Amino acid sequence: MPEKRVVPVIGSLADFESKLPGYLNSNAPLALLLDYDGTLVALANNPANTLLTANMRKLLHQLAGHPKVFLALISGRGLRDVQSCLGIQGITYAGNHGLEIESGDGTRHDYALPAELQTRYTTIVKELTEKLENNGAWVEDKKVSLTFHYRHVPADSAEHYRQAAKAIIESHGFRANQAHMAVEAKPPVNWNKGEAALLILKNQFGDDWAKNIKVIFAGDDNTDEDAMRLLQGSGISFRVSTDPNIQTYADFRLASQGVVEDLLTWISITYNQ
Ligand SMILES: O=P(O)(O)OC[C@H]1O[C@H](O[C@H]2O[C@H](CO)[C@@H](O)[C@H](O)[C@H]2O)[C@H](O)[C@@H](O)[C@@H]1O
Repeated sequence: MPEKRVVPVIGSLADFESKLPGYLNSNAPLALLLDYDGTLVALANNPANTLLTANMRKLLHQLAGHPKVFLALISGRGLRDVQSCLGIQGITYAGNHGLEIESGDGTRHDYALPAELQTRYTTIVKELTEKLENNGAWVEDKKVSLTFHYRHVPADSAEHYRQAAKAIIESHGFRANQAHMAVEAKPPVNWNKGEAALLILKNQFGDDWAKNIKVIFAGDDNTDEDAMRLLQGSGISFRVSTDPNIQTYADFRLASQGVVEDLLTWISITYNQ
């Protein structure tokens, strides 16, 4: 079983080639799997306010159109939400932590939640809304998973809201995942961003994908660790974090969200030379 540990940090464009010499070359197909919030965009005060910089947008469009690069976004947001945030056609998107996947040709894979879990989910939304949606806290209902946001409650109440939300979610048997100023409720099923990543790779490149392609994954959050864990040994993962002591399943830490732009630049330079 792989274990989380502190990993080497990458802080600049030059670091990629010096720490991963020869990992990428323009002949080998690349699957580039990316998280959205905190990875492609800096965290914002509200999910509606994230901003993809012009250069990031340009790089992503370039890479999405490259014949040797396969691009997929794997997000905790709802599928339609993350598709509209990025707005690139013809690539694969996974929303709700991989519970809903749509490939570039429109093929869908939806994890079928048993009716009983769907009922419990509805109860959690209702209870969180009635008891805790106040003082700036709010529930983002994504239909199969939710995010309880407490970023805007007074600082001295944040811990209370966090604990209370976690207790409600767990009392209904759902998983409460700590996110950035938020608690995410995920159904207790064996499906996550890691399983979604493996399915996407298998569908695109076949069972032997690990022998035939290079894989890069980048993410900044706890739910991204599921992909980092399952991709260990078959690809290279990057955990975005300013915390030098963070323990991760990734191969490298990216020193800040800004370094993701360097990652995409490194890939773009390699595949366009
Ligand atoms: O998997 P991701 O693409 O990283 O999505 C994770 C969650 O991101 C969003 O919430 C977070 O970002 C917001 C905008 O920056 C921020 O305001 C919030 O505090 C963060 O927790 C999104 O709203 C969630 O639904 C996603 O699960």
